[in-house]
Amino acid sequence: MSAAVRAGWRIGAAAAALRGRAGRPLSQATGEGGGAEGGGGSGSREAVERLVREHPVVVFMKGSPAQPLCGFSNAVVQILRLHGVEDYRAHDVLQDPDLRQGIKNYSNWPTIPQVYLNGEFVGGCDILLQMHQNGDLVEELKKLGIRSALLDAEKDQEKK
Ligand SMILES: N[C@@H](CCC(=O)N[C@@H](CS)C(=O)NCC(=O)O)C(=O)O
Ligand code: FES
Repeated sequence: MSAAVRAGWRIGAAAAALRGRAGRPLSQATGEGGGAEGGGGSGSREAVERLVREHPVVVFMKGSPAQPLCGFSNAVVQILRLHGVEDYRAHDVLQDPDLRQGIKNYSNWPTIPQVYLNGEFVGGCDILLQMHQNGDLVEELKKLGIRSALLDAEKDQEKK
């Protein structure tokens, strides 16, 4: 196990705190969220909840994994790629203004990208980068039954 992964164990509590920061959704109280609420539209709490539960890894971003249209969204795609995570659900908020607002209401987080693991909001690109650096991402992926490709890369290094 690498130092980074070991460190991840120690800093596990930090990631939990970061996740805690996401809190619960703003709830139905955000009724007037720029037309993104109510009526079962794509930005409604119910619609967003369905989306985040649709796949173990769900990303709300600008553009697509094949063609990110913002550096922050691109960073998330690249970090996931480093870990060999290519199988995830991505939603392009530039295609859907209601979803763009609705996801912010849902997570109580003001920016895109947003990453959800097992239906739980994890963070944006800064948090994902931090979790990548401190080993927490490897651990969180493990909980989803996903083995990070970085662990195998590490093993190859050890053999050399
Ligand atoms: N520090 C943020 C960077 C993301 C960010 O600042 N996103 C901005 C510019 S792409 C945003 O979503 N603004 C609101 C919007 O475009 O709806 C993170 O960690 O994810
Ligand atoms: S679209 Fe301008 S910073 Fe993301």
